[in-house]
Amino acid sequence: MRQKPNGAGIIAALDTPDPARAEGWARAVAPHVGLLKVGLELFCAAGPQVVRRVAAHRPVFLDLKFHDIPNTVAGAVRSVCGTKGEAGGPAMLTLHGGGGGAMIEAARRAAEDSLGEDRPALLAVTVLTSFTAEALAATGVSGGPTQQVLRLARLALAAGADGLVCSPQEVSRLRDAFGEAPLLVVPGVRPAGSDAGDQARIATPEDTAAAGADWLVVGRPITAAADPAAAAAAIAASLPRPAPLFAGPHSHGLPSHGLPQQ
Ligand SMILES: O=C(O)c1cc(=O)[nH]c(=O)n1[C@@H]1O[C@H](COP(=O)(O)O)[C@@H](O)[C@H]1O
Repeated sequence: MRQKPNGAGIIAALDTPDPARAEGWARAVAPHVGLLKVGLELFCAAGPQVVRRVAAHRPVFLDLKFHDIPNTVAGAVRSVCGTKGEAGGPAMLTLHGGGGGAMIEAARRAAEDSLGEDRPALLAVTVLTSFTAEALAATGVSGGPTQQVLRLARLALAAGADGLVCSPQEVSRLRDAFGEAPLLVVPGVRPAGSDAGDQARIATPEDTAAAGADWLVVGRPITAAADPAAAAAAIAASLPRPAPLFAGPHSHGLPSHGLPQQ
């Protein structure tokens, strides 16, 4: 059991094109989760101002999975950091590890130049949780998801990423290889008996937390429930040691970016 000493917390993924619906979910689940995730569906429909609306309830994980040439990604990171001016910018954002070391280094420099210690944490997405070994091999990557996750993790952390997005099935291997410091943010979480949907590499909240995840990203098991607040509360209650929800600086040895403290 690799459970983090201060526990694991939940990030609720607000996947809807409707900002009013997203805000309703945000208000309902805020007492039970550490962060709220704004992803491509909500951001593309509602624009950057939705980040501020959601951040009124909990710090935001902005998941746009940047993957482009270093100059373009650096510009996108500067644009995201610009939205933080009046408070309410994201606490964490995602880049694709497959974008390579130069892209991640450029993103890190852009974030530091824009906001210094108040920059968001940068998370490198490794192998998407929807990938099976066969689907990954079809893209030309042999050796299976775990090997590719470890390879991208090494590259991303060396280039300045603060953490990784991986599936529950790689968490303990990443902890063995890289220790306690990298922030591990983990989607593909499914309470026992719930529908996997398009997720391939999954585990229960209990097992994901016990493996050493910092944050469990949970979307449909909360948002498709008849009572999203009750669903979020039940998942939080199932964790071996829930993280405190206090939103404070300097967690995980990272700069002061408003991450809820673990
Ligand atoms: O970066 C992510 O958050 C992410 C990476 C990944 O590999 N898999 C993955 O599912 N996600 C996100 O995590 C959320 C999972 O949602 P559910 O499958 O509904 O719980 C979605 O918003 C995805 O965009």
